Amino acid sequence: STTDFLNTDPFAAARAAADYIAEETGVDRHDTALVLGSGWGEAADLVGETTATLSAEEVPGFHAPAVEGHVGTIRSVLTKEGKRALVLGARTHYYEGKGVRAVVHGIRTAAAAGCSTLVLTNGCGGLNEAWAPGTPVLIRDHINLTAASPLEGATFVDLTDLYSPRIRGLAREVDPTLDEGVYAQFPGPHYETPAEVQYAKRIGADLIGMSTALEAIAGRHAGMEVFGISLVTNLAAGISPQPLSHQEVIESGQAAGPRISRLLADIIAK
Ligand SMILES: Nc1nc2[nH]c(I)nc2c(=O)[nH]1
Repeated sequence: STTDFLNTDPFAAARAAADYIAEETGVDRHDTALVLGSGWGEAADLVGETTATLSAEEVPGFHAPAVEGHVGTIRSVLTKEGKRALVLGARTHYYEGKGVRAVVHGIRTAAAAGCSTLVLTNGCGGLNEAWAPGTPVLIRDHINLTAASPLEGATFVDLTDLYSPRIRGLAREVDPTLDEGVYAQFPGPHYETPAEVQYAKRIGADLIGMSTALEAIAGRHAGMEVFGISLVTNLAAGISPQPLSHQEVIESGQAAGPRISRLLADIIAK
């Protein structure tokens, strides 16, 4: 099974997946890995021309996506500048209970495929009322509240400047109005109680979600330069006095689509 395959040696599994991707896409080296979270689905088309699309479950070690409606694909995209982006549209979330190796298999695969840059995007809850749903926020740092690590054994990895100050600077050149924030990853799949949101606020979080931190750690361990950007799709529980309508959340995310996809494409083109 996929889990057994990963349980042999996750790095050998990543090598096998990267070899499969090179074979099937005809691209033997990719430069930039792009992980698309909720709300970021259209970004790939603006990043460049898709030259190959694989379904996730055909690639060794990948699972079909658990989130209904999310088509699990892995795409090779050629940018105008001739960069090769590997677009991972098949995230395995920690809350699926498939283990941390499954959560970061795509990250390790991208590194094995040659990527030197990892771009992580996500949809999240906002703790700052100034950030209306649909606001993109650069990730400055993270707080890993999963009590887990994607790394095993004596792999002591430094996480200083984990979210590349260089790429954050490029992002601000593209859009100087971009704010930055600290992203806290909760295990999920339930959302936070208002009390947990206040706890997250007190410990310094500005954004809360259920992804990204574990992937960023694996990206640093694999030697990639990591960049993260969140799309605030809702105000976290208890932050706004009146409960948000799910419809508003969906609409704001969709309305933000074109702008944030353009932003991401311009950052990757740098
Ligand atoms: N933990 C957590 N994850 C999220 N994902 C999205 I979209 N919104 C939220 C949120 O409010 N909390």
